[in-house]
Amino acid sequence: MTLTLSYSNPSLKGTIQVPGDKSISHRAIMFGSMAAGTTTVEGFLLGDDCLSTISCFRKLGVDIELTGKSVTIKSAGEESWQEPSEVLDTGNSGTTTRLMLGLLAGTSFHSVMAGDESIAKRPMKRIINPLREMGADIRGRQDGQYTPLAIQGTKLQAINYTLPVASAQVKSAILLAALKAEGKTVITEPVPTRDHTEIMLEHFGATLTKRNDGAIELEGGQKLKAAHVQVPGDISSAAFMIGAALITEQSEVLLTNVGSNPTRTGILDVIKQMGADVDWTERAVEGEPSADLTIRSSKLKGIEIGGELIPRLIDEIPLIALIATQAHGTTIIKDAEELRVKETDRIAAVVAELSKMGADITATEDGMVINGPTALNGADMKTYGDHRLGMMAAVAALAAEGEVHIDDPDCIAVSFPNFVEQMNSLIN
Ligand SMILES: O=C(O)C1=C[C@@H](OP(=O)(O)O)[C@@H](O)[C@H](O)C1
Ligand SMILES: C=C(OP(=O)(O)O)C(=O)O
Repeated sequence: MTLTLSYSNPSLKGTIQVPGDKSISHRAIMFGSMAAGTTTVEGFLLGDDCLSTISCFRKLGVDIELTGKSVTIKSAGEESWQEPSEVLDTGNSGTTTRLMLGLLAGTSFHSVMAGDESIAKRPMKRIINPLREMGADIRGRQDGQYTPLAIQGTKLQAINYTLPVASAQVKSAILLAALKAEGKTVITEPVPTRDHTEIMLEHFGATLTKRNDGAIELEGGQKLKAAHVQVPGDISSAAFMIGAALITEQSEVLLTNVGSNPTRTGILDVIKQMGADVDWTERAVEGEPSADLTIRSSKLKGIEIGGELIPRLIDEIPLIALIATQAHGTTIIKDAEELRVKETDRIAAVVAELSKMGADITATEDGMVINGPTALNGADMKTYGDHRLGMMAAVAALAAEGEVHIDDPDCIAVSFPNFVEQMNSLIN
């Protein structure tokens, strides 16, 4: 069903608690399923991707109860997982598919994983290559590049591995496999990526070492202990509210309890550099840090974004491209070729869709170049089934003259159920 949005000089005011962090919510289910005992999770993201993770672990026989945003996971430990009689359906979720490969590779049973059309196009060799080096037996189309994937669990050995791409999903899959492998695994990243897996490993009682050269060492054979996980709001979801406040007139929005792990806060560095009016107050919490953020309408300027910053804001680039259309000067986004293998080719899709609205935006091999400010007009926007494209189009509608039609708004529920309702609730 198409969603039509049309606004006339909207102004956003109020307070929002954005939904729980997607990366941390996935990991809480995985770790709680691995650990013996009862794990409790608060602030869980009820997005479609995280619900896919729950459904996969239920098929492995784990007892998972969901009450509102609270989850209780009762597990007798990984050894109690059962061979699933059905295909494990990972839906639209790259994180579920890739991290579960690391977990399933070291079991004693056979399993099959498959997701939706988008997952079927996303590269899996980056995970399967290191897992095969550890001894994993995984088959799939094109030698394991694409789902469906069949995994025959087996004993694994530790590896010493340098990641060819900056990817927290690859790092995490290896770390999860390494927990069960024989020996000490050493992982080196080309550029630091989100470290939620490392934080949660320690939270569930495992020991790992971060060496001075940045490499991570993990000794195999460690058992996890059940724990309580408090999930902060997702900064990747908050980004769309941040963008909405920035590009509208006379707006002031308070976003409470937003995850502020420094491996994820690249969006804040970017908007500050663009000239955004933003206040940030850290809250005292254990485990993953969080903060309250006040964001006001701002006159923005174009900047250059690349290098080590990219993994710290990779999922925020569609939104950054949109705000750059309203900034004075040129914004250059580079070193972001990973965008081509997300839920859709996010370089091609962002450029095609914002161009329809009148933006001055050009694709490059590894990013895009945007000249601003440009007036945006209404248009028929395609999401390509990609939640971040859907939210980008909805925020763009705030700045557009005329009606914006979004072809598949339901995909937004992958990471931010009720996003449009929440955004509209801020409009006076
Ligand atoms: O580990 C994670 O939870 C994620 C890592 C990132 O992917 P890559 O590891 O492919 O960069 C990110 O884009 C994705 O939304 C979530
Ligand atoms: C890329 C994303 O997620 P995943 O890789 O888990 O599908 C995303 O949420 O933008």
